[in-house]
Amino acid sequence: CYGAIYESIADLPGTKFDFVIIGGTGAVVANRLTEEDFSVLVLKAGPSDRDLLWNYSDYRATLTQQQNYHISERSCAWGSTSINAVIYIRCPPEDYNCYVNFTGGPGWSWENLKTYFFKNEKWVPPADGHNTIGQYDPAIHSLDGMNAVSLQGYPQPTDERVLRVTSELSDECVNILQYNSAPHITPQGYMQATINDGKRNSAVVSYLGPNFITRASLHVLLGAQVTRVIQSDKSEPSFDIVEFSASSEGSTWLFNVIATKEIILSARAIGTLHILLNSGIGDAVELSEVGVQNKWYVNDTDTWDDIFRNLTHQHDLVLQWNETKMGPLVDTPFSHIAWSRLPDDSPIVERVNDPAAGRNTPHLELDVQNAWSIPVSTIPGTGNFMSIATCVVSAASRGTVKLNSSDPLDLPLIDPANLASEFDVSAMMEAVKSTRRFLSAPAWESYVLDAYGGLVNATTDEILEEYMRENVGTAAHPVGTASMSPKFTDYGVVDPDFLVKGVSGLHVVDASIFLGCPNLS
Ligand SMILES: Cc1cc2nc3c(=O)[nH]c(=O)nc-3n(C[C@H](O)[C@H](O)[C@H](O)COP(=O)(O)OP(=O)(O)OC[C@H]3O[C@@H](n4cnc5c(N)ncnc54)[C@H](O)[C@@H]3O)c2cc1C
Repeated sequence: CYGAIYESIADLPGTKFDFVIIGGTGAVVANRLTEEDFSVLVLKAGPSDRDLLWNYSDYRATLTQQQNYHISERSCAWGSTSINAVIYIRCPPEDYNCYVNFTGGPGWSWENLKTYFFKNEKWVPPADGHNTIGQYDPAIHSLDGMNAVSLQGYPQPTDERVLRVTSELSDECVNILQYNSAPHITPQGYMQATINDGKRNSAVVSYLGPNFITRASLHVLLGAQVTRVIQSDKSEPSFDIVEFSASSEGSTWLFNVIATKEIILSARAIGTLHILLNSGIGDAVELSEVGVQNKWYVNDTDTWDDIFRNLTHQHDLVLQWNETKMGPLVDTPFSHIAWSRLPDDSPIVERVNDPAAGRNTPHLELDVQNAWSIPVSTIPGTGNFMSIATCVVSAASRGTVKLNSSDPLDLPLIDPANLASEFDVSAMMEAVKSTRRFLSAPAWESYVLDAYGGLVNATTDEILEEYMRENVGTAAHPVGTASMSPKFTDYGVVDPDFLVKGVSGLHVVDASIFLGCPNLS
């Protein structure tokens, strides 16, 4: 019995709740509040995630307008833990410590947050039960939190080669056990993922699981897309009504519910800002990680490409997964992850402000996949591939999110401003070059064949930049649209305790609140 999850507005047991939470990842807060017996309604735009491999019908804001910067207009997915690649990464301590220094909120320090990492995390064995000694450090993980974290449950043929590179190119690659510990620089290790027993552990699955959803005070309405928050008394800056659209009797209608204590926004960097703007609150910038998927042909048929191409094979694997929770679908094709920084003496670091929070915070991330890249773009009809996603994780470019029209159901206009800054261009160039050095190690001899597409001809910096602009994407991690700032200041959107400034009754608890350090403007 999954208790109070409603698919129809008609089943909702009333219109007044102590707290109304907007967005599925507010599940964490919903769980904690109903421990205290407050009544809580979670409005979730998508359907239930339970027992799904990928919840692709979860709400996605897909309208992306990339202005200037010589990058063509394209669209992409922007959320959520129900559709993401389940990779589990803590930020480097310097990022959190920067939040303390900037906002004056002591709760954000790495030392303080460690308690919450442990409270959140429940380390579980991988799906195939293989021996994980030497693949992670148990001392920095917790066994009794809420959200499952695990290692790969279906090893990839590239694993052994990736590890060999760490000894063959020891100056460039270090294999460390303490991936997800502090500090956080130049480590590389086995991918850790939010997977339990071969299944995705989204925030909803962990925090609104069968043990919690039966709480009498907890209610979840699926298919409810929030449009605005409203003041019942226009003379007070206090928000207490949530307007949302939902289907009833074959048509879509707007409905209202009332939060007698608080409204909590958890609709992510795009959704949260969209709702705030539709409600007449603020304007803000967005900052985002930026990525390029680089692909190579490989001399091996044991890659995921056939899974992507062959529907019959896909069907068989889904059957295997449904029946046994084993096989390749217990994982994504990502196997290893690595971080690095541009050298201190690189011309760009000397010329511009370093956008990273400190010298132990990476600029670059490399993700190894035994396949054509995911999220899957159109895969060629033949060939087997290995991909390395190169990401600038300390991006200097700042984009925008704006209302497209006065219709709150219209998707917003998003301009991620990928590669708009000189720093991001140099950093991405270094990232792509580092993949070439990585693949020049003897471990890849006779395995990696040619590069795919424009990467083959990118022999000069000029052509490489063209290739990057043709292939760059957002890497799907937008943050900072409702960023934190110190209490009692007139800039920023929320204070370090998540309260929206200048109004009452409204908190934001999602990735919107993060900020770029040390470029804090
Ligand atoms: C394809 C992809 C792969 C990714 N891979 C990874 C990864 O491997 N590891 C990682 O750490 N991160 C990954 N990310 C990023 C990660 O998923 C996000 O950073 C994270 O989910 C943000 O959390 P959040 O709480 O801000 O919002 P979300 O997790 O996006 O939750 C927001 C919720 O609000 C709902 N919502 C939005 N608008 C409305 C509305 N108007 N009304 C009602 N509900 C609404 C959404 O349906 C969603 O349930 C990936 C993202 C994508 C798109």
